[in-house]
Amino acid sequence: MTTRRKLIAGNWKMNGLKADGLALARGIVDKLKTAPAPACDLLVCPPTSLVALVAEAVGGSALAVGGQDCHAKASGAHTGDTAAVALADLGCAYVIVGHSERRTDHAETDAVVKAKAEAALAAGMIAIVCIGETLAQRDAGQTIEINRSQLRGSLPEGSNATNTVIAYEPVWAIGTGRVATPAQAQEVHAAIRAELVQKLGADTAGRMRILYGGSMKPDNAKELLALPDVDGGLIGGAALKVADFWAIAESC
Ligand SMILES: O=C[C@H](O)COP(=O)(O)O
Repeated sequence: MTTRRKLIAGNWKMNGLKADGLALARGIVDKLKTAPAPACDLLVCPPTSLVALVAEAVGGSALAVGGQDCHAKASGAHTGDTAAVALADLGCAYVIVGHSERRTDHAETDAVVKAKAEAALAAGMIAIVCIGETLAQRDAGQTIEINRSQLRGSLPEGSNATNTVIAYEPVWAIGTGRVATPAQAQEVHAAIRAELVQKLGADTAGRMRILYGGSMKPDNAKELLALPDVDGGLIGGAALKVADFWAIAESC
């Protein structure tokens, strides 16, 4: 029997101004105060511009805050970047690293993602390490090998079930409305867990959370979250509406 507590994480991406971020954060906190608690951990990852504001708004509640990226170095001449320790200082408990949009837009390699994840761990945060295949790779029959290889290359040294979460996000499902079928999701999640067994041992692998991301919505969340190796969701579009985010959390 699994002891993994599910995590529902909202990735707001580059969306929202102060009023939007506050309304969203306060809306979720209000739900936590007034509705039965969902059977999962809850996290929101606002854009860096809103992290301080949102962290203050959720303070003292069960809603955790995370960053969407961090630099691998703790400080220095890196204009425009954000140190992991600075996110932690603002109240972040998590940081996403290696999202496919970062891998594509900023040419982030597995080695870069690994270094960022290590910076997150050094700052005392939980790293959410993202991996996932493109449609071309899936069509070429490379799905499992691509995910194994990204995982091997991106997993931080010192990784354990407490400080690391894996997010499987098939690139073709992100923001497209085309969600992985339960069979597709379970196949890859099981392969990821098998790779974690090789790398970290069965006990750690059995306790490490593996999230699914890619067009998870209230109407498909229950089926995906019921899969044996799916331990939560990394939600994009649906995390921008309190009702949708909450409905997904209630599906746990
Ligand atoms: O980080 C979140 C994922 O990229 C999923 O985004 P989406 O739910 O809009 O498809």
